[in-house]
Amino acid sequence: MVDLKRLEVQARDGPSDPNALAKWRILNRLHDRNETMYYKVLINNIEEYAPIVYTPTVGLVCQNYSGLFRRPRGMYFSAEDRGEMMSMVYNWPAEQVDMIVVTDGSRILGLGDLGVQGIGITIGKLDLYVAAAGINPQRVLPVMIDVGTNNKKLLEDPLYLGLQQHRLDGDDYLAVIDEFMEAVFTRWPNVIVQFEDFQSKWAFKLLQRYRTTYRMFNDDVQGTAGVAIAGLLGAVRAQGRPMIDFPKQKIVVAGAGSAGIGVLNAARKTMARMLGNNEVAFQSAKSQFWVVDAKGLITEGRENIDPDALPFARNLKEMDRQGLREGASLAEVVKQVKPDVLLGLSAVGGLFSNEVLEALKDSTSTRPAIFAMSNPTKNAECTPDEAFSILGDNIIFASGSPFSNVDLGNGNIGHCNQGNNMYLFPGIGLGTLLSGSRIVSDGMLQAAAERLAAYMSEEEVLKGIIFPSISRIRDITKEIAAAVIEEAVEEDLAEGYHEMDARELRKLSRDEIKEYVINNMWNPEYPTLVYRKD
Ligand SMILES: NC(=O)c1ccc[n+]([C@@H]2O[C@H](COP(=O)([O-])OP(=O)(O)OC[C@H]3O[C@@H](n4cnc5c(N)ncnc54)[C@H](O)[C@@H]3O)[C@@H](O)[C@H]2O)c1
Ligand SMILES: O=C(O)C[C@H](O)C(=O)O
Ligand SMILES: [Mg+2]
Repeated sequence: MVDLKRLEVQARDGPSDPNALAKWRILNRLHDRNETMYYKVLINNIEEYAPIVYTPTVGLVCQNYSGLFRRPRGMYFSAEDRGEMMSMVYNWPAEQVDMIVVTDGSRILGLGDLGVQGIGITIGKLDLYVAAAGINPQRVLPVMIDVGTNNKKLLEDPLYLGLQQHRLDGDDYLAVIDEFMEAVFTRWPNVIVQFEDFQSKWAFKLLQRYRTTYRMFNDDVQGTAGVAIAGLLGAVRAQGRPMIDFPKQKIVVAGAGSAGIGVLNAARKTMARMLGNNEVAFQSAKSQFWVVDAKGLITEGRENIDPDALPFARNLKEMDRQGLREGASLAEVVKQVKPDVLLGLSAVGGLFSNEVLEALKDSTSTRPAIFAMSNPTKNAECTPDEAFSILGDNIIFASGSPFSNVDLGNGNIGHCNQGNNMYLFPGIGLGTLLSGSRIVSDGMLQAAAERLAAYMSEEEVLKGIIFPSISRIRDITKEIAAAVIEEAVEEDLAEGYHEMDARELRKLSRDEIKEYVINNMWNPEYPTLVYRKD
C-alpha cells in the first residue's frame, strides 16, 4: 500500500495512463508473489483497485501485454495444438478448477482484435471472481485460445507473444473451440466456462452451439443484458413510475453487436413478459426499440442485414411516417423519436455528441436516461460531465467504465452509475457452481437481473442511483448467486454441490441459501500451517 500511495504523490498531474500501469505492475507482482495478500488488498480496496486490475486499466494492459509480460498466467491453447488439447489440460497443476474465463482476443473491450494479449481480460475477470464471488484463486483458470490475429500491428510486432498468422475462420476455427471445450469438460466436468470478448460473429454462434450441452455463458451477450435490464428498470423507477411501466419506454440503442443485440433481446423479452407473456406481446414489444449501427438506423430496407439484428429492423413505411429512413443518423433518430432512453454499446467514444445530447432535450420522458456503456473510458459514448452539462440535473446517467460524480455547482451532485457486467457475472458463476445446475438457463439469468434491479432502495433510485457502489460488490454477488440458486432449484436444474445435494438444497429457505453462499466463499486468510495443541 505504501508503494501504491507513493505513486499518487509523485503523479502531480493526477491520474494518467503511465500511473495506472505502474499501479498495475505493483499489483501484478504481488499477485505473483503472494496471492493471499494480493486478494486482501484488492478486496479491502476494491473501489480503488478494480479500475486497475479490471476496466479500464486492463484495456491498456492488454494493448501492451507482450511488452509487460514477465511471468505466464493461465493457459494458452493454440491452433497448432490441435489434437493435443486433451493431454494439455492434464498439465494444469490444480486438481479442481471451478471457473474458466476464455477469450480468443478478437474483440477486447472496445479495443478490437488484440490477439493473445487479450489474456489480460480473462485474468481481470477472474480477479473479480475471487474478490467478489469468493471463488478460490487456486481454482480459477484464465484461458487464451490463439487462432491468430488480424491486427496488422501485432502481425508485424517482433515482441508479439502469439501466433503471427491471420485468424482461423469457419470450420477450422470451430474445430479448435470444440476441442478445447471437450478437453476442459473431460478433466473438470463441473467447471463453468465464461466466454469473454469474442467478436460478435462468433459470440452468438458459440453460445447457441454450447449452451444446452455445457455449463457456459457469454458474459458480453448475457451478463451485459442482465445489467442493462436492471439499469433500465432502475431508470423507470427513477421517474417515479412502477417497473411494470417498462414496456412504455422508447429506447434508442446505438450498437448492434454482441452486447447491443444481447440487451435488445433481453429487454424485448422482459417487456413481453410484463405485457402478458404471449406472442402478441412479444411482437408488439419490438416497436419500442430503434437500433442504430455503423450504417445508421436499421430498417427492413437494409441490404445484407445481420440476421441477429433483423428482428429489430424498423418497417420502412412506419419510419417514413416518423420522418426517418434507412441509415438515418443517430442525431436524426433521437430528434424524431424523443426517446426515454439512449443506450450506447457502439465502442465509439464521443458518439453521443453535443448534437445528439441537445436532441435528447426534447425527450418525452420526465427523466431521460443515458447509458454510455462502451469500454474502456475513451470509448464511452459521452462523459457524465457532457451529459449533465447539456441536459441538466434531471437525468439518469450510467457508463461502462468508472467516472466520478459531477458537481453540478448548485449544491447538487450528478450521480454517475457504473453499468458494467461486473455486477452480474461473478454471481452467475458462483450461483451456477453452488446449485450444481448443468446449464445456465435463461431463467437463472433473468433471476440474476431482477435481483440486481431490486437491490437498490426506492430512496437511492429517486436520487438517480440505479447501480450500487462497487464497494458493495461482495454483498451484491452473494444476492445474485442466491437468486441464481433459487431459480435453478425452481426449474429443477439444481443437482447440488459437494455435501449439499439436490434434496438438501430444495429444503433451504431464502435466508439459508444466502448463508450457504457466504459459507462457500473463499476469504483471503493465510492457511494454518502449524497447529498448536492449545
Ligand atoms: N458496460 C458493459 O458491461 C459492457 C458489456 C459488454 C460490452 N461493452 C462494450 O460495448 C462495446 C461494444 O461491444 P460489442 O461486443 O457489442 O462490439 P461489436 O463490435 O460486436 O459491436 C459494435 C457495434 O457498434 C456499431 N457501431 C460502430 N460504429 C457506430 C456508430 N458510429 N454509430 C452506431 N453504432 C456503431 C457496429 O456497427 C456494431 O453493431 C465495447 O466497447 C464493449 O467494451 C460494455
Ligand atoms: O470488461 C468489461 O468491463 C465489460 C465488458 O465485458 C466489455 O467487454 O466491455
Ligand atoms: Mg467483455
